[in-house]
Amino acid sequence: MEKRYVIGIDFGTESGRVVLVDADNGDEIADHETRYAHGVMMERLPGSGKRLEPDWTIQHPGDYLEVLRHSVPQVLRASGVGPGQVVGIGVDFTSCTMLPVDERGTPLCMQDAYRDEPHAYVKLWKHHAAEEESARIDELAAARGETFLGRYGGKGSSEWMLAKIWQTLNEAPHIYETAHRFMEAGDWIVYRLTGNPVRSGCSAGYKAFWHKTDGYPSPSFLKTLDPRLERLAETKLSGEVRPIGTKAGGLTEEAAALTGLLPGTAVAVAVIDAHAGVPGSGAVKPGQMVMAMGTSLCHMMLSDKEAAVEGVRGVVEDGIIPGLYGYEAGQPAVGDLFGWFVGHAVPAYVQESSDGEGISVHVWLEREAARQKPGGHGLLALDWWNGNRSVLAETDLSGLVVGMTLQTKPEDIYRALLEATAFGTRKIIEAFEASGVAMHELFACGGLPRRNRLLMQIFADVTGREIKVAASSQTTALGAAMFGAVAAGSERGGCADIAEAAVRMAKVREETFRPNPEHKAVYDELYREYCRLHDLFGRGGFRVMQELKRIKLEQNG
Ligand SMILES: Nc1ncnc2c1ncn2[C@@H]1O[C@H](COP(=O)(O)OP(=O)(O)O)[C@@H](O)[C@H]1O
Ligand SMILES: O=C(CO)[C@@H](O)[C@@H](O)COP(=O)(O)O
Repeated sequence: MEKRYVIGIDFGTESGRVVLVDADNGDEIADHETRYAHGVMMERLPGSGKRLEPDWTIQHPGDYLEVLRHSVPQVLRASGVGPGQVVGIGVDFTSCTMLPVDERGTPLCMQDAYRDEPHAYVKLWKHHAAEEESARIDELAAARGETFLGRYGGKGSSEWMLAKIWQTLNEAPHIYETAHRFMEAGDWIVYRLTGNPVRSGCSAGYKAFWHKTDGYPSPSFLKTLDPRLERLAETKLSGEVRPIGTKAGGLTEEAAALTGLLPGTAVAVAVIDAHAGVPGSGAVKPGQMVMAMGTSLCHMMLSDKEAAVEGVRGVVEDGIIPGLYGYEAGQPAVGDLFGWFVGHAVPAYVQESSDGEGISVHVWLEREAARQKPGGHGLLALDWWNGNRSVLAETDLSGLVVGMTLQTKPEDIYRALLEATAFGTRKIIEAFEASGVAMHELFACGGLPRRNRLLMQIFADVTGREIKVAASSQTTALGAAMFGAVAAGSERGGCADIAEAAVRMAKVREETFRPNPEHKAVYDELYREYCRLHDLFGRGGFRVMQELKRIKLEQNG
């Protein structure tokens, strides 16, 4: 039989990556990346240059279509694989990354009348300007004893669908009215590919308070929140919510022409990027946790039981792997935090030295920091440069480094930042264990495990766990491709289910990161201090970070 292939399309924060995978064994035959031309916009609208308010983060949906237009044909060309050999396509996307569209699915920001309207654009997952709306949703849900809140550690997020939609309604009611639907960008891509406005049970479950038997929050809750929202679920959130691991439809003629694939090719229901990394790493059993380590860090935990875990960002039955409860927790700045330090806080001599050696500043700092012993720099940091997602769930928290002196060097701070992210992860693992959700096996995937060995060793030392690293450098795209194989089905050369796909297609590297007991002992001491700082600044005793933000907003008003 002719060989069969599947395609995974991974829409990350800065770029989209397409990988062409052998459906028999998961070998990655070709990949291609298209960077988003408009990138991540935090200050101005494209075109007019209109200023965005603080905490805004938007994208242009046209950039996503460019990924389909360039990267899909490119992997076919590079591999020599014929379009008829591609049996399935899977899409993963950052989430909640959402946009308003009209009745034909055209984004409002791509229409002349709305090009100058910030609310017509894609609100990226890290758009944090709906904080007030989010706080009010939490307050009302708690006051009414809404059961949905319990599945999200008692707190929603300004990153999520309802807060973002309500912000649109409050600040731009005409955009809200004009929008036929608000869609997750991953669902919108699947809609573009298949013509079906099918929603993913994964993103609806984790980011829109949707539950497989209860659906979205009730009209009565929404009406009390704001009478204008009463019919939100049946109107602007309409579209069947389907479980991941199912087929959303076949490629339309138009999408086939755009991508160079054949009409009718099976397209899977979209999946959140971090979640795609779970089967992509081979994790499909209870007790396995996968850390998707990139710009942010998402912790996905599989379990056969449902428990209330402090600060967990969601527990969804069938949300990651059908048949299991999938928990998500996370840290919203990890690679972004190291990237911030490299981009904004290193002196010229570091840049010159790394340029002189022909290596990146990250690699230079990692090498220098790796020469130190744990605790050797005398520093301790809180990793909240983009707020805290778990366990405190508060976006107004900010970063902190304690212990700096006139002797402190850039590599000391860099190492302290790496360590802070590892302490944040230990807090999350301990929250799971405190709720009886035990973790037996820890995997890592994403860009960082390949880029920074010191970071991975510190994670092993701080958590005291062995870390297995996914063999693929495109684990999320591979995971998406696996969902594409399941959508195709075994009779077409794909897979019967995601567990079979993981066994057949996922691999981990032979080398693992094991904890060094001496390092672990020092990190236990530092972690004790981290917890003290964490609670002091994060649990309400000392609200200096929130006050600083308030004053900043007033002054920049
Ligand atoms: N050597 C490095 N060490 C630590 N962080 C790095 C290094 N190189 C790049 N980064 C950070 O990694 C992040 C990109 O991670 P990656 O997994 O490739 O992307 P994404 O999260 O968008 O999928 C960026 O935030 C960047 O600052
Ligand atoms: O929030 C989630 C997953 O729930 C991610 O999509 C978001 O953190 C973006 O992740 P990356 O940019 O892939 O690090």
